[in-house]
Order: sequence, then structure tokens, then C-alpha cells
Amino acid sequence: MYLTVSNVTKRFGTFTALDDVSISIEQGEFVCLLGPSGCGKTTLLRLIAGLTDIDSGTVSLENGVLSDLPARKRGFGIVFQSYSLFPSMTVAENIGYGLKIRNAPQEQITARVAELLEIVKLPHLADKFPGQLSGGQQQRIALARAIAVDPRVLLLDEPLSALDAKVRGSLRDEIKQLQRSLEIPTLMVTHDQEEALALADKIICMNHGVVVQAGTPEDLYHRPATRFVADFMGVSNLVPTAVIRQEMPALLAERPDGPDEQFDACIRPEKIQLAADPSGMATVRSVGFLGNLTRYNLDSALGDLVVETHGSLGITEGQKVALQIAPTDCTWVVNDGTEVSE
Ligand SMILES: Nc1ncnc2c1ncn2[C@@H]1O[C@H](COP(=O)(O)OP(=O)(O)OP(=O)(O)O)[C@@H](O)[C@H]1O
Repeated sequence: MYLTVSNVTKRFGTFTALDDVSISIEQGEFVCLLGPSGCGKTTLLRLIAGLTDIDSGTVSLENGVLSDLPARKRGFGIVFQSYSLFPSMTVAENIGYGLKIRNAPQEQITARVAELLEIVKLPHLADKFPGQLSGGQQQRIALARAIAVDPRVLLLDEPLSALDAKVRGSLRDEIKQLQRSLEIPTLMVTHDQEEALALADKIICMNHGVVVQAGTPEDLYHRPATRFVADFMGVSNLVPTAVIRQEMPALLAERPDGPDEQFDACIRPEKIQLAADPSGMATVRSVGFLGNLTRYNLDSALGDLVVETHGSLGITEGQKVALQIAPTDCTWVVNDGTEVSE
């Protein structure tokens, strides 16, 4: 383990923002902290950065405990959501700032700034001021400033969320490439599951100040542990055990032991096969064209279901359909009471 957070608790007054949280980041790994607003992601990032005090627990880097080290001595690079460049400094001065306060010689600073401007593909903006740049350009410069000092860890707090969709997508790809080529261990906070799936080697999914599940994007998408994770990772069909027992008992094959209320079946929309069938168990309520996908909303004996297919099946609203689901495509998740979001 490179960076380790062990049993960290943080309270604001009587409110517990983080409750006994433990996470780790390996050398060179890209980790996303994912969860809904207010779940404690930013608080965790700030604790790691040294910007907020810890009530109990430790933060360690390569076995050295960091908890008492002030933020500026941790050697971390940080990029925040809002553009946090120094407005009265040029782009070059912003990028060189960290080296300057470490008393690096001017020619070294100049060379490093030029190198970073090339890396973030903005060499022509060296003499501009932040106010003269677009949001995407400012975040690129903030990234360059954060990596200028060869940080031991890169901390990114929703760096893309203030950007429009197109810029966000391209900068996301650039951050990934940059992180891969520099191999800087990176922790990024996001509430966007698509962003986490696209970027992360490991996703740490949080809710109400606790870690609910940590694993690869594939783990969280295909093998969510709870209803909350299944719902947060995308559209899911979550069906109570009792309903499965009655309507499709073959799907029970892989269910863990436990009372019916304990586990629900999670079936991804792309895992359900549809066929027009006048005696089928489901009726098509609506059909949506999503470009590369077609989405079918069904009323069925399993409840409301969403099914997605590549291309169109030629099935229309009001038609009866038969459903085919393989037991291995049915994941069993702990029923934590989460309501499925619309
Ligand atoms: N300084 C503070 N004083 C009191 N409460 C705080 C403070 N900072 C955070 N909180 C509370 O702690 C909880 C977690 O906040 P945090 O900013 O870590 O959430 P988040 O998951 O990053 O959410 P978002 O995505 O909205 O930024 C929230 O309920 C917030 O109101």
C-alpha cells in the first residue's frame, strides 16, 4: 500500500461526516471516491491533504504517519472544482509557483513550466492571466500547477464538474492519459458514476460517511454488494427474492443463503433477452430510442423492468413479450432499503 487511511472518523459538532473509514491507494493507481452529495468525499480528500483535522484514525504514506504533517509539507498536488488559480499571476507564474516557493533556480522553473505547458497542450497561453482563459483551459493549468512539483499523490476534487459536457469528456481522457504516463497515485472525488467507470483503476463508493464498497469498475458495475451501489452505478432492475421465487425460480440458483428479505436480485438492463410472445409475462409500456441503444420499459410479473438492446427488436408499445434471463446474469445484492431512483 502506498497511501493508507485507517479507521478515520470526523465529526462536525454532533454530525458524523466520516465514520471509521479505511481506504488505500497503490503506487501509480487511479482511485475514484464516488458517492452522492454530502456523503463525505470532499471531507476525506481534505483530511488526506492535511486541510482538515482528523478526530481519530491515521493517514500514512509508505508507512510514515502523516497525520501531524501540515498540508504544505505533504508533497501532494491538489486540483479543486472551482478554478483556484492565482488571478494576478500569469499562467507561467501559476504553474511555476510551487517550484518558486521551494527556491528552485529560475532557469529550472522556466524549463519545467515550458514542459508542463506542452504536456497540457497550452504552450501559447504562458503569458495570459487566468481571467482570460476558458474553464477547461483553467483546469488544465491547475493540473499543470499541481504536477509541477512532482507530487507524491495527486488529489482531484471534482475537477471536471464545472465544465460543459464536451470539454469535460475530452479533459477526462487527457487526465487519464497524463496519470498513466506519469504514474502519479491519484485520488479523485466525483459524484458522476460514468466518470468513475471511465477513469478509475479502483472505485470507492461511499454513502452517509462510510465506505459501502471498494473494487474495480467491473466489480462495482457487475457485482454490486448492495441495492445502494447497484442503483448508484446505473439503471438496475432490483427484484425481491419472494417475487423471483414465485415467477422465475431458476434464477435462485446462485442466491446466497439467508432470509428472503436479505437479498434482492439485480439484473442489468442489457442482460434481459426479449422476444415478442402473446403469452409472455411482460407488456411493453414504452420504447425509447437512445441512439446506439433502444430502451424498453416493461410492466412484468417481476415488477417494472428496464431492458436495453443494441439496435431495435421491432417490438412496439403495448406488445406482450417473453423474458429470458440467465441465472449467472442475476447478481444478488444486500437489501439495504435503498429506493431505486427514477
Ligand atoms: N466545515 C464543516 N462544518 C460542518 N459540516 C460540514 C463541514 N464540512 C462538511 N460538512 C458536512 O459534512 C458532510 C459531508 O460533506 P462533504 O463536503 O465531505 O460531502 P461530499 O460528499 O463531498 O459532497 P459534495 O459532492 O456535495 O461536495 C455534509 O453533510 C456537510 O454538510
